[in-house]
Amino acid sequence: MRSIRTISIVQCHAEGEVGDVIIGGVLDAPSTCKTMYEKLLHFLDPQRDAIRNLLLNEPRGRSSMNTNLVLSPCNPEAVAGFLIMESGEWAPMSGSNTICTATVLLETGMIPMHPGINTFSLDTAAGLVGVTAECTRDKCQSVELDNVPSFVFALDKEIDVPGLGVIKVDIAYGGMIFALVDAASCGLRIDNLLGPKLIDWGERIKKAVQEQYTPVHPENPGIRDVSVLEWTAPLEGGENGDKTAVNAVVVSPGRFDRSPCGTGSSARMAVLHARGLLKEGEIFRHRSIIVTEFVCRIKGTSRVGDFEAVKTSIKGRAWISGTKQVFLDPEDPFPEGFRVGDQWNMREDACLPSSGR
Ligand SMILES: O=C(O)[C@H]1NCC[C@@H]1O
Repeated sequence: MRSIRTISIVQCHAEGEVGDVIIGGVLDAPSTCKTMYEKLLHFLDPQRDAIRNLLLNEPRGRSSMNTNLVLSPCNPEAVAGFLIMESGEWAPMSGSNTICTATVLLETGMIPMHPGINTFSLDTAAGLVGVTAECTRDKCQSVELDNVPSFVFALDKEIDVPGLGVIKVDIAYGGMIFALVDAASCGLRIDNLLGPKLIDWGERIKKAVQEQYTPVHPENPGIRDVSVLEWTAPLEGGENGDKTAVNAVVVSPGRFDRSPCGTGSSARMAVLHARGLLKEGEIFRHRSIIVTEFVCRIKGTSRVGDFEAVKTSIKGRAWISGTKQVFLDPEDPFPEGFRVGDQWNMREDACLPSSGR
């Protein structure tokens, strides 16, 4: 066996969405990086971005997975930092990946875990994220994260989508920038049977939004452009007065998030709050295409630049599913892997954020 790279990984999923965690084999960014966003830019360099391709492309990866890179934090309040590799980008923040990373850090002993409530903060490229983990002696039962402030860029924005006509979308930030579209407004419903159409239309709408509207985060202009599309369904009343909704998030290059999507849940709560449909403190149960659930809440309000923002929490569960060591034979003809049209939407490049993040 020969290898010019050895990367140690703990495999994990949060409510169905894979969020593997690298625990060894990748050097931290240089200390000249003063924020996690600067570390993200360091890894975006084409030479270092090869690692994202190596891990997420076939034959080592697949279209529906993410990998997290644990690094030292830049903010001294955090116990660890991490960066999120998705197939389409280095995401500034991700709910399912935070839940996976927190669970792996606790269950592997990288962060001490004691029975009961464990609280700490993690540093991300989008900012500091608070974690409240409920643990037994040997298992992290759930992770509630306090997400970065979320806000609405635009409600009911009319987007002309070639072949589909004018479609109304909401644009909101929840750690990533989303275009949210009511599935019924396009004559669709959130249903696995409609998977190919939801993916195809979702990517086409996302591309049209990218061409017609450029949202820019007021505090970090590097975070710009819609990179994720969220099909929404109306709110329903649940037991105990809780509010529930199903969603299907289309992640580039064109596949469903298997979890209810944490950043998408925060973006949806920002929209619901702006429309007067969700109040501070109300429980919002957000369900995925595979009917897993995040329990979400608006915990307060704040401001981001000129935008009114909501502080949201997302609670979900993650399970470690294995460990692996990834190798790269020096003669492997695919050091950055490959993508094939049966599993990957090959129009992917059209749907990446223009910043190339
Ligand atoms: O939970 C989330 O925020 C996400 N899951 C995969 C894609 C998004 O980053």
